[in-house]
Amino acid sequence: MAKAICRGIKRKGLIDYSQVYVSSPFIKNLDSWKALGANVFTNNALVVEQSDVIFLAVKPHVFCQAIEQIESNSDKNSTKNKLFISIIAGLTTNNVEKVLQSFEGSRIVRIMPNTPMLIGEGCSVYCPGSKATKEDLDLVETILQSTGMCQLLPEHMIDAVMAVSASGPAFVYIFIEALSDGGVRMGLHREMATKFAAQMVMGAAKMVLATDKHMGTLKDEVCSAGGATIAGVHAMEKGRVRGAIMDAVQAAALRAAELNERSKKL
Ligand SMILES: NC(=O)C1=CN([C@@H]2O[C@H](COP(=O)(O)OP(=O)(O)OC[C@H]3O[C@@H](n4cnc5c(N)ncnc54)[C@H](O)[C@@H]3O)[C@@H](O)[C@H]2O)C=CC1
Ligand SMILES: O=C(O)[C@@H]1CCC=N1
Repeated sequence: MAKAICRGIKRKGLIDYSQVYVSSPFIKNLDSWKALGANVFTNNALVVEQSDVIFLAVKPHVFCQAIEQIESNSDKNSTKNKLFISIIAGLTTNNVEKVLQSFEGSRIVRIMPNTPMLIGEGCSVYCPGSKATKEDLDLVETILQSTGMCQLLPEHMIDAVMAVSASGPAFVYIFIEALSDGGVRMGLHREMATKFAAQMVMGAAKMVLATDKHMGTLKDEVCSAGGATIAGVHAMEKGRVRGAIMDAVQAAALRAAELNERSKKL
């Protein structure tokens, strides 16, 4: 996800990779960053020392451990007055602030990005921590806008948005794969079936965004009386596809809240 954000920003020319500092204890994960021209380290403290804005882009269960490593490897002055942008699913700004309390003057902004940022088609939201300034929010908005659409939201909505826009790509890939499978089942070659399925999903999504029409109306416009599409819609409804998708969104959002609860106990 960190790379998708960075590449998205780079595409718009807001940064050069020489200004980017990345760390991971796993050297192999740094190879691709190095190839891009970023400065790479295995010690998180070195990145914090040399940066004004730090993206927290680790999995929720390693977050505390990563911060402890910074605390024990840096002096107080080098971690002062930094802006931390957390992309960690589930973790509230309050929880992140508690973990970062030894970093004097630190400000937090929580964002929820998604992987299509990589190609400039991102959909992200952000909310401020208790000490974030207007300048911090402006900076975050500039960064996120360079990678697609973005919106400031109250924090209590972030988990639900995450389930739709950040987990959502996985749900949609499954849908595209299933469409492609259906095409192959009916005799299309895989490559062609996938290309048509993906282009169609993009077009349908643009119709939803570009017209003021309700999805039900757009669907009705495709379904001829007694025709082919309504036969397919009937099969989908028998498969309880709507309920399954709603269940998926609910499960993802509830899991995010669970990750926050678990991180409090770490
Ligand atoms: N993948 C996605 O679509 C999205 C992910 N997120 C959030 O982004 C965060 C990262 O997820 P991904 O990028 O998918 O995972 P990832 O596994 O691709 O990246 C995590 C990175 O953390 C590094 N890492 C592991 N331990 C570390 C440590 N102690 N210190 C520094 N770096 C360490 C790993 O080398 C790896 O490169 C998660 O918190 C996730 O909730 C948020 C929105 C969307
Ligand atoms: O699966 C996850 O936990 C992260 C959050 C949203 C997308 N990936």
